[in-house]
Amino acid sequence: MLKLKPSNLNQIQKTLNIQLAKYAKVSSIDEKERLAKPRSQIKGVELLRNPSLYKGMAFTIDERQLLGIHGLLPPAVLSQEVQCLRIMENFRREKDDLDRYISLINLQYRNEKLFYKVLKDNLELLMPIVYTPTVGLACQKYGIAFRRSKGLFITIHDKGHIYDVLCNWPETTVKAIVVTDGQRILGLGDLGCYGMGIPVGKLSLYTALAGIYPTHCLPIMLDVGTNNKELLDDPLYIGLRQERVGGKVYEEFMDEFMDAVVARFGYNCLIQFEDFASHNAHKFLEKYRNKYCMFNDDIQGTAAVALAGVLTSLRVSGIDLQDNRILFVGAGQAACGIAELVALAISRKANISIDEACERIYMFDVDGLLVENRPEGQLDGPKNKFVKTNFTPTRDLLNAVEQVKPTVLIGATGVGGIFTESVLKKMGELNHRPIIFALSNPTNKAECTAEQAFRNTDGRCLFSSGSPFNPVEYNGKTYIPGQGNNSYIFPGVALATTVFQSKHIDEEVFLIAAESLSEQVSEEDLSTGRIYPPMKQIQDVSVKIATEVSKYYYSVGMASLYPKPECLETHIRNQLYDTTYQSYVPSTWSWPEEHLKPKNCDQSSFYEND
Ligand SMILES: O=C([O-])CC(=O)C(=O)O
Ligand SMILES: [Mg+2]
Repeated sequence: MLKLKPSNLNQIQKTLNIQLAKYAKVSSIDEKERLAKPRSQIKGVELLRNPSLYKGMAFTIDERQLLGIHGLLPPAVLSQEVQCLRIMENFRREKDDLDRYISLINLQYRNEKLFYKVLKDNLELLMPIVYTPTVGLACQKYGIAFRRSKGLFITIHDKGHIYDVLCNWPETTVKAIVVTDGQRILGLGDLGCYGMGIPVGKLSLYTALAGIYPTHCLPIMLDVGTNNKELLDDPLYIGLRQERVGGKVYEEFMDEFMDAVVARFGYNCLIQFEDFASHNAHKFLEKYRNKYCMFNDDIQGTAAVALAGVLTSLRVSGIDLQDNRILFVGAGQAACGIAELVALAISRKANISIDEACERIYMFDVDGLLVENRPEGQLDGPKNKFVKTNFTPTRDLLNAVEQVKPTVLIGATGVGGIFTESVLKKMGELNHRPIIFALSNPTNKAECTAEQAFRNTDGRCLFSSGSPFNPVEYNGKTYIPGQGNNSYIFPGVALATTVFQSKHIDEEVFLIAAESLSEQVSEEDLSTGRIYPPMKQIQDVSVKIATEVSKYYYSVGMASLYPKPECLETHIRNQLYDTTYQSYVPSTWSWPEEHLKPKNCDQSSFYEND
């Protein structure tokens, strides 16, 4: 067994600190010091329980001895590559997607670097498990899937003390929060505290797709109760057993939460709102967007990914953006968010007013086509910009399609199958290259499947969906459906915002992100029917989006990182989380003995002379 020379201990401890600081690979000196000290003191069993430091059987024998874990692991030392093989082998043996989700989440709790390496190396296979659609199933079954707490749970009963709860989070540097109150989880409705799977899943993508450090990310569930009766009766339910608190108390709670985040983590801490009910999502976005560093992913992230899909599809259909008629089915947060961003893009491109741009956009909601003279209350909120005259009121989607003659049909309803065969065929009759997006999640809430879209339009449509669909074979050709999911957008926006410390995120950011995403679709991608870059390129896509967004941040004075790095893209790439294990053994460990002693000096005589 190797023995530590006491005389070298200080030197080793110092070197270890430096090594760990490098391993943390963060930019500011304070940050390095902060991370290095406590982490270098973590040893023994505590180290084995720390997911951001744990390496499992990849700890070398030197590390095991130095860190007091020798004997606590089987004797063999495995490489990270072999560990990845084992994880994937086990993954394939799991019997269903929920079990696959649980096994990956367990790995995340145990060994973060290995989790992110496996995820990054197998994105196409694993994204649908840790994220949409399986994360939806996991949220529904969260009581069963729950193993260990991850993130913070703040309840309405913590009102008045939210700052104190935030102080219980062990990391002081938090750069990004994803928060939900669980009221509209994907298209699945109110899942209360079970909705925690969403912030956890979104933040996993912050790291896997945009290289943001896991320790800088904090998932938060704001538990204000649930109106889901089934959950209230579920013995495994993990949240408060009470009805949702709304009104003034809820709003005060939200205001306190926003201020407490700033007080605890600073103005630069990004807060991503996720899966709030539509009315609250809009309300909080309007209320907080100019005051805090925040955005709403369901409104703005989804808008940017859909706009990117439209811009790319128009390269194929050949119709200028302003010459399209765009019909939205659904008038909730996603539909209104997309419609508003598309209107902004039209007004910029065609040099017309936003009102004129809105004339090209139509909406069909639960009460039918948005036309004047609908009963009071049916035209309230952001959708009222899109109300039309000169159309016959109808609650029949086919009839609405016949009247509007859309070139683009976008579904964000949460109503699976609403794009019926006749609706899809009509789109095929009206257009040479119909653009059809079925954005609702998870898969069974999609307005139509990829197969239905391609078959009913003779393979001519440009299709995308929020949840992934497999390639479709039709008439001897393979069509690759695009996944118009906000995961193409939010990681890159978050990366730029956290690296360059913007205090706000405005609408322009999402326009830039959409354009950048669309530009990254190659002609070769288009020839296979793709309107988004392949999933396996998504990390690079995020970095490119972040680069474009950061140029904007500097151009309008929103960035706080000065001096401005010479090359923004290089600076971003230098910040990214590295999933390979780093050695915990200081490099002095392998120094030849003679390098540790003064040259030509007999130590015994040295002491005698002293
Ligand atoms: O989570 C997703 O896949 C997309 C999204 O934000 C939603 O559907 O709410
Ligand atoms: Mg969402």
